Amino acid sequence: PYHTHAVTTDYRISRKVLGVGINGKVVECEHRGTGEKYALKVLRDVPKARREVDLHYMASGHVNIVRVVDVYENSYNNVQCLLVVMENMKGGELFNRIQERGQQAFTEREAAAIMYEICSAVAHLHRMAIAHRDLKPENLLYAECGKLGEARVLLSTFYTLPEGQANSVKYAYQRAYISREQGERGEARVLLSTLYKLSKGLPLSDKLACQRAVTKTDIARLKLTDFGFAKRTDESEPQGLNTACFTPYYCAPEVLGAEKYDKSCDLWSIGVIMYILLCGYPPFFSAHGQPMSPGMKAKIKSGQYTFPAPEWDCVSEAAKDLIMKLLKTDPSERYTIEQTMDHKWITHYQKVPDTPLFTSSILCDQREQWGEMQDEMEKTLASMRVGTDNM
Ligand SMILES: O=C(Nc1cc(-c2cc3c([nH]2)[C@]2(CCCNC2)CNC3=O)ccn1)c1cccc(C(F)(F)F)c1
Repeated sequence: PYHTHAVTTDYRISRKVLGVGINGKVVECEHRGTGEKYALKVLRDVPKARREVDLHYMASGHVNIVRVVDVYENSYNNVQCLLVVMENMKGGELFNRIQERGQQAFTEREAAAIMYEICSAVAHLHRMAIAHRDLKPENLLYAECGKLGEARVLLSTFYTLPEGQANSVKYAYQRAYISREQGERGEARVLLSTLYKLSKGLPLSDKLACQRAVTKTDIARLKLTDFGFAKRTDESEPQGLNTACFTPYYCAPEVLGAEKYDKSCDLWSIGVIMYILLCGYPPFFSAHGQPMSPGMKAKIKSGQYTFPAPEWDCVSEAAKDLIMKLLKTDPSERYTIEQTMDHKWITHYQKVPDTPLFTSSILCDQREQWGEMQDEMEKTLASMRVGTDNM
C-alpha cells in the first residue's frame, strides 16, 4: 500500500547526493511539514526494485535496520518509479567513523559491541526468512554522531565505581532506555544530562575519565541498508528454479538447499567484517596491501587466511574462534546466525577485553587500498550469489 501521490507534495528533494546503490541513487530530502531531513532512494519500478523495497519495508522496524519512513509509486518523465524515504543516517559509514578516530584506540570490546548490532540485524532478517546477500562495510551506516553510544561508554566507566553512585546511574540509564519513544535523540539527551550531573559529584579523576569518555567515543546506533540483493529464503516466493518447466522434486538436494546457502552468504560477510574490525585489513589480502595477485584469488577460493602478528597477538582466542567458524569455505559447515548470537564473544560482548587494537591506525595507513578491498568483497559476494539465483 504505497503512496501514489507525488513525493514532492510531502518532501522537498535536495541536490545533495548521499550515495549510489545497486538499484538507485540516494539523495537528501526534507519533510515540508517538520523540516526533518531524510534520505530518498529513487528506483525504476522494475521487479528487482519492487523486491528490494518490499523486503526492506518488511524488515524495517528493527533498531539495527535503516527505517523506511514512506514509499511512493510515482511516474517521473513517463517512467514508473519507486521512491523510498528513509531515516537519515548522518553518522556515515562504519569504517569512516573508526578511521576518523585516529589517536584514540579502537578496542576489542567496541568491536564486539558493533558485531552484536550487525548480528542482531541479520538475526532479524533470517528469522523473517530474508537473506540480505550484500552485507558489506559501505552498507553499514551510523544513525548520527551518537550521544547514546558515548553515554553507553560513560556508563560502563561508571560500572567500575563504588556501588553507591553507580546505582543511580544505572537507574538513569534504564529510565532513559524505557523512554525509548522519545527516539534516540531524546533518550541520549536525558541520559547524558543525568550522567553529566552525576559525574559532577565524582572525585576529580573519575569525573575527568567520564568526561573524556563522552568527548572521545562517538558510537551511535549502527544500521544495515541496501536490500538490492535481498531475497526470501522460504518456498513462498517463486524462485527461478520453481518455474513451470522445472519441477522441484527432481532437482538435486544442494540446489534446494538454496535457502540455507543464501543465509550462509550473510554469515561469511559477518566474518569478513569482524576480521577487518579487529585488525584494519581484510582476511584475504596480504597484510600490507600488495595488489591482488592470482595467488590471492586462489587464497580467497580456498578460504586461506591467517592472524598475522603483531596486530593479532593482542586479540582474544574467543574472537579468533568465532572468525574461524564464520569463514568456513563450506557453507554447510559455516555457523548460522543463531549459533553466532549464542557465541560468548557476541552474547557477553560487555565482558570482552577492552584491549586497544591496531584497527584505526591501519585503516588510516591503508586508506588508498580501501576502495580495492571494497571491490574485492563485492566480486566475492557476487560470485556467492551466483550459487543460487542471480536474480
Ligand atoms: O549517507 C547518509 N545518509 C543515508 C544514506 C542511506 C543510504 C542508502 C543506501 C546507501 N546509503 C548506499 C550509499 C553508497 C554506499 N552503500 C550504501 C547505497 N545503497 C543504499 O540503499 C540511507 C539513509 N541515510 C548521510 C547523510 C548525511 C551525512 C552523511 C555523512 F556522514 F557523509 F556526512 C551521510
